[in-house]
Amino acid sequence: MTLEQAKQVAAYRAVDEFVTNNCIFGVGSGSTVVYAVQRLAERVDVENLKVTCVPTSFQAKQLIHKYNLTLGELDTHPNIDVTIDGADEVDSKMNLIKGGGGCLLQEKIIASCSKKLIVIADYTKDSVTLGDHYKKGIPVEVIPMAYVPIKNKITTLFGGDVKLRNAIAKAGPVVTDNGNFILDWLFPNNSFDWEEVNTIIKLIPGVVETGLFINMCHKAYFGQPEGTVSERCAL
Ligand SMILES: O=C(CO)[C@H](O)[C@H](O)COP(=O)(O)O
Repeated sequence: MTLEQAKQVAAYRAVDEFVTNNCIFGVGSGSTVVYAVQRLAERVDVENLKVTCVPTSFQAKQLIHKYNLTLGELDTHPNIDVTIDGADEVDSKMNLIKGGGGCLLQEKIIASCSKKLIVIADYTKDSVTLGDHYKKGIPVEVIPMAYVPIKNKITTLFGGDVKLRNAIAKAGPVVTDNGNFILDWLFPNNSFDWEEVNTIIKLIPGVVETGLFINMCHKAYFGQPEGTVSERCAL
């Protein structure tokens, strides 16, 4: 089974277990979420479900349009029943690193408005401690004019290295859906209290959001190499 198939089985399982008729559904971002939207579209079609989809990014909005799903927004649907989203890493306490795809701000806003945040991922995202597998660091979305002082403050406070994320098909930095930059903090060890770290980084002026999702995730599904799906629930 390929990694893509592992993502798909996790996504299908989550959509089958959590999407119900008349629900308000938060659509996450990334490559695994594509499978969740495909499954949702199948179910809407076959079961004639009524589901309103609130996107977490421009990518998610495009997926909603592509599959002819009903688009909602926080102005009209501020209370979301369930959001299904990917993650870059999930630890044993259900702390998440998100933002590998640069959509962490809207993802966290939508998750904070959701009764349940469900994560879908392949087996490589399943870790005991953050940083065990994901080596690209913790994304931090920042106001562009402040990226250098924020970079310096994070390394002074916690050590490690901070890199401005560069775009691939464009010269210069990644610019988020919100017009901001992304810093990736390569933390020096994995013995941090992540809740405390999240609070301290968020208080630096110019920081918009971090990719640390603490006490937000209700359940995670991991597609396994042999085609099964393992689950982890929040305590
Ligand atoms: O947080 C995210 C984007 O900001 C994604 O959910 C995360 O990067 C996982 O992506 P993928 O499903 O492609 O592995």
